[in-house]
Amino acid sequence: MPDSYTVVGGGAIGGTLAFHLARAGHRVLIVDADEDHVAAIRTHGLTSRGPDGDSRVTVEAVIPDEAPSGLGRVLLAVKAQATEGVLPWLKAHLADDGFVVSLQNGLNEQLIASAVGAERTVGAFVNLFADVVEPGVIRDGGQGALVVGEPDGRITERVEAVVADLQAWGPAKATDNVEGYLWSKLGFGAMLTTTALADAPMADLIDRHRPLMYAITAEVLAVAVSAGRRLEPFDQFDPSVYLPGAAGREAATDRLTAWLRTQPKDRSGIWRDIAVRHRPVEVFHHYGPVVAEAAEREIPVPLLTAMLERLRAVATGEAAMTEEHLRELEQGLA
Ligand SMILES: NC(=O)C1=CN([C@@H]2O[C@H](COP(=O)(O)OP(=O)(O)OC[C@H]3O[C@@H](n4cnc5c(N)ncnc54)[C@H](OP(=O)(O)O)[C@@H]3O)[C@@H](O)[C@H]2O)C=CC1
Ligand SMILES: CC(C)(CO)C(=O)C(=O)O
Repeated sequence: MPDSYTVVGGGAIGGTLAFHLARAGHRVLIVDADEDHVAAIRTHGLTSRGPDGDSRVTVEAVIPDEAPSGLGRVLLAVKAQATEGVLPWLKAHLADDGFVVSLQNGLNEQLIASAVGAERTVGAFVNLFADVVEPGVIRDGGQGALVVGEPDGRITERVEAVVADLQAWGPAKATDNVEGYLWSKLGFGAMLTTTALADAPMADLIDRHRPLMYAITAEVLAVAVSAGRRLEPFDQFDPSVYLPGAAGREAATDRLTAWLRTQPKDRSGIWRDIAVRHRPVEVFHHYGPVVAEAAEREIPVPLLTAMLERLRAVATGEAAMTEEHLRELEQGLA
């Protein structure tokens, strides 16, 4: 009998995974705060829009107030700024032997564990390029890295079971180092976040501002390795070459931007939240813990801090979205 899943946050990532799990025969319940999205899924099914057209599956969908309790396997895919708000709901609805898999950017696992317990918290790293394009419709992000692991590194039966089920989507795998993936994504994500200061494709901006991208990524990764974390490569991002003083960045960045150009979306989710969806961006929740750890360890992160300040101004409309930000940040390079 296929396992049942509850997907909390059935947007780009949650919706993509819900679609594939449901299509493979799993019973899937989507719990989403967006009433229009829930209504569209109930009426028309959940639609995945790919290069070959639309495919639909029937999936149950409810808003949080309508959800049953006693939930077993929960895939959590809300934006990082919504994690804290969803925790009381999760605590009230999760079964004693249930667990939550965080399919989010940033470092959410500790926060989740503080509410539901470490024994009911599983980590994951996801690097797909999906989008909600209209209520009930997810633009398929194609293949990318998707890795699941216990925060303490054990490869448990539940991790193996979730990975096996997520292979209905694509090449999901288990890891003993989910933290290493999440910190690598914070390094790569620092480049992507910087590109959200301007309205141009991520790959073009990375190519045009390589020294800035290298410097910001190196700041983040310096914090990661200072605590002895083992960084993991994924897709075409090799964190080892972006560490301070490392060699090989140019060739690695050629590969990275070439790969980015193959992706279905050319701008980041952060750019989209600001420019298209006009809603808060989650990056301050991603990099708050990085900046705090940098301060604790006395590791300078001036470019990361300056970039985030500019992004806050762009996100609130106090500053324009323009490539000028990247040029001005470059003036701060040694
Ligand atoms: N999109 C992508 O390609 C990638 C995303 N990620 C990460 O995946 C995570 C999810 O992002 P993404 O799928 O893009 O986000 P989306 O905004 O597309 O989907 C999140 C959904 O969660 C809903 N939501 C918010 N609060 C709650 C709540 N309390 N209970 C239930 N549902 C809620 C949102 O509704 P509402 O809009 O009303 O708030 C929204 O429909 C993020 O951490 C992101 O960084 C990682 C890699 C790639
Ligand atoms: C760019 C992308 C899809 C990479 O995973 C991402 O994380 C985002 O949209 O915020």
